[in-house]
Amino acid sequence: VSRFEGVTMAPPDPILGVSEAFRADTNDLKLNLGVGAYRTEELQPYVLNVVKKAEKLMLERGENKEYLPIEGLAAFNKVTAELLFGADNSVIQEGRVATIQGLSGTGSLRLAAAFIHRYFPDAKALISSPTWGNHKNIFNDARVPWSEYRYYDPRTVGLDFDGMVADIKAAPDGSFVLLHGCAHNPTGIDPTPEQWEKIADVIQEKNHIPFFDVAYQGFASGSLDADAYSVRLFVRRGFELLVAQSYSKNLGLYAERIGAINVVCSSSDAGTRVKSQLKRLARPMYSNPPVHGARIVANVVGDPNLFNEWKQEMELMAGRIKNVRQRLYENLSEKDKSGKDWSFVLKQIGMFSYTGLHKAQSDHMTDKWHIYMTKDGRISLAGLSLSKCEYLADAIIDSFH
Ligand SMILES: Cc1ncc(COP(=O)(O)O)c(CN[C@@](C)(CC(=O)O)C(=O)O)c1O
Repeated sequence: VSRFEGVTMAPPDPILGVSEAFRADTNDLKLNLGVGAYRTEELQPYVLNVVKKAEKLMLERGENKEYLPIEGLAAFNKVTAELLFGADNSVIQEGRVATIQGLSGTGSLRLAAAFIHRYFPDAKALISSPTWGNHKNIFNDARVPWSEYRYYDPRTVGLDFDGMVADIKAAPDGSFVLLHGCAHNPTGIDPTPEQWEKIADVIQEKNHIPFFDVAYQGFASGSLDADAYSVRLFVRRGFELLVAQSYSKNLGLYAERIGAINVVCSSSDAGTRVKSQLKRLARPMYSNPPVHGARIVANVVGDPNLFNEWKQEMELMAGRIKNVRQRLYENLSEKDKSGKDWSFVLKQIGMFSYTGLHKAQSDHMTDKWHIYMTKDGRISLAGLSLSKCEYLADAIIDSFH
């Protein structure tokens, strides 16, 4: 008898499964607003010019394919921490950051979760409600128990700040609070600077450990520094904390799987010990990370001209999404006679709009309009063109009837 007979079919992934369904659709009106992947106005994937230039340089240099160290490419680890904290930050100057190149944001989150499970076996993770769906999978598979803190308020289509603070306060001391550094996924709603201060207060009061997920630095507002505001605030306030990074969106390196986990420690000695234990966890997990994406990041950030061009391209991508938000808002406001307030489309930041549409409505959008989105009502504006906004607006309004 087959030994694998008992293996059941896994359900499709709530986000990546939408792309599978989209690919299977043959209708040429189809629109993929599921996975958060940037598309141009022509709805094509976008390889940044600086990436092409960096790869050309790398090819000419004829680099080898030797294993990287477990912790990854040293040049990448240096620039990724400097991008996040600012090169002049005291945590960098004092060598208090343990940085490990990870398999993009997901792999970095997973390595951190393994570290939490091993060194804080009684600690819980606190994740926002809603959050990026894969956060639950990562903590479940790393055997880190989690609970949710209130985040989205459907009544105001805004942040349930009081609920968030209350739930963080009610959690057991020393919990790991998972925070989206910028461009919250899926809601696109970020705390204000004043709210970040109060969130820091309650985390400090409870001896919680901040754990930032920074998957959109520079991509949300177009500014690397502005999008690092929350992380740098907590560092300035003296927290020890973790930060997972991803270059999937801001440098378009989705399939290169390049990111990092950074652990800010109270001393460089602690940082050295933390780094050694992260390496010990990484070795049996994937041994050492892929070199190509790390070299691209190191080359782009390491060359002043390429770095400046990258910043311009990020502003271009963020700007296109802002234009799409504006056009979609206008189309919805003009066409919808129900008096519904669509201003949340403009207020939300990043690549997503959390529309509040129910599962039945998103199913209708797919079945009748061939528009693919996640069942929680999230649409990726990065997959939308100006010319398709009217079509989407018609479909959204139609889904209410
Ligand atoms: C908040 C957040 N963290 C981490 C990641 C991980 O991305 P990476 O592993 O490629 O670095 C994503 C990507 N979320 C996407 C854009 C894609 C996905 O679901 O994997 C999304 O559609 O939500 C994310 O939105």
